[in-house]
Amino acid sequence: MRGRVVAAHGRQYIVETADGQRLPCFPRGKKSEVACGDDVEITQSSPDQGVIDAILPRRHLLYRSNEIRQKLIAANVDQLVVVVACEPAFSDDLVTRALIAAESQEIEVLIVLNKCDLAERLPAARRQTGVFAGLGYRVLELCARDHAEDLRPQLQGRTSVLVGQSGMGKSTLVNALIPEAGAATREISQALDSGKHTTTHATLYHLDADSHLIDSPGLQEFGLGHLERGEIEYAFREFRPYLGHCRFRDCRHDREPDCALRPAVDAGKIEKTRFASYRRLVGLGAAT
Ligand SMILES: Nc1nc2c(ncn2[C@@H]2O[C@H](COP(=O)(O)OP(=O)(O)OP(=O)(O)O)[C@@H](O)[C@H]2O)c(=O)[nH]1
Ligand SMILES: [Zn+2]
Repeated sequence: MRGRVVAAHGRQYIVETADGQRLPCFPRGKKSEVACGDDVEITQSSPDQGVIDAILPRRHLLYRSNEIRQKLIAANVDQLVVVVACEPAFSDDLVTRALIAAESQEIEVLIVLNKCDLAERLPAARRQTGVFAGLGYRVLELCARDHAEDLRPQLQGRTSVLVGQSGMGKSTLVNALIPEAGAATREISQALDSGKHTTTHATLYHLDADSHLIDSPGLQEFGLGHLERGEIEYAFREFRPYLGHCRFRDCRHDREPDCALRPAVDAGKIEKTRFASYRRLVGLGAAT
């Protein structure tokens, strides 16, 4: 039987089959590499349990990693929606990391600036999102509390994954767009027998027949240990015109002579905050 993973919680999954039936499933074997959004082949082992035999080929896989392990965020997504807000302050570095992960998988990006009703906080937040808008990323300003619907057209016809630091208003958005989300989450918690009501699992919701939204757990870190330096460089889209023009082919853009990138940073063509993120990601210290 084939199905799609609509909830992932540790090594437990809920698989939805073509007829809409939902079945708690475990992966075969010890190492679980299944992600929310995966299309899978399953065998029903009992009336209320199944086994995931295989993962069907993925279009995209969004993941993060630290030194120790990888965390799959979602599979088969077309779009990453990064939720930030006017308050509390958000981390540019975390946004950049999410964008790098998306770029490396050629997943489209939408940045949502939430809580735009907080007028006095808006200019500062806009300065932050302006850097990303200047790089060509789409930025949608909204107020999730009163106008969450503004996001819906952007989700049409795609599978999107929603990420954001805690407190940015991700739950407010999801609950407004999918009124049954709360009930669905409780049902999933029960089915997975996790007992407690946590947001640690990723959940896929259907907006309509071909629009889906994956809500993933809050992000406090976004490690990119799985990417090579070359991939990271390339994922900084504003670096691309300069890559390949340094004197040394393996230039790290640190203090090498005749680096093509450093002058662009000094001339303000590359934002200092972005270059600082690059340095952190590739393990160089603070810029000198
Ligand atoms: N002023 C204002 N507050 C909002 C808006 N959207 C959400 N909030 C508030 O921001 C706070 C955080 O919202 P949540 O939706 O719980 O945030 P979250 O990103 O899901 O946070 P976690 O549950 O910690 O992951 C709540 O107090 C919301 O009421 C908005 O558009 N404007
Ligand atoms: Zn260089």
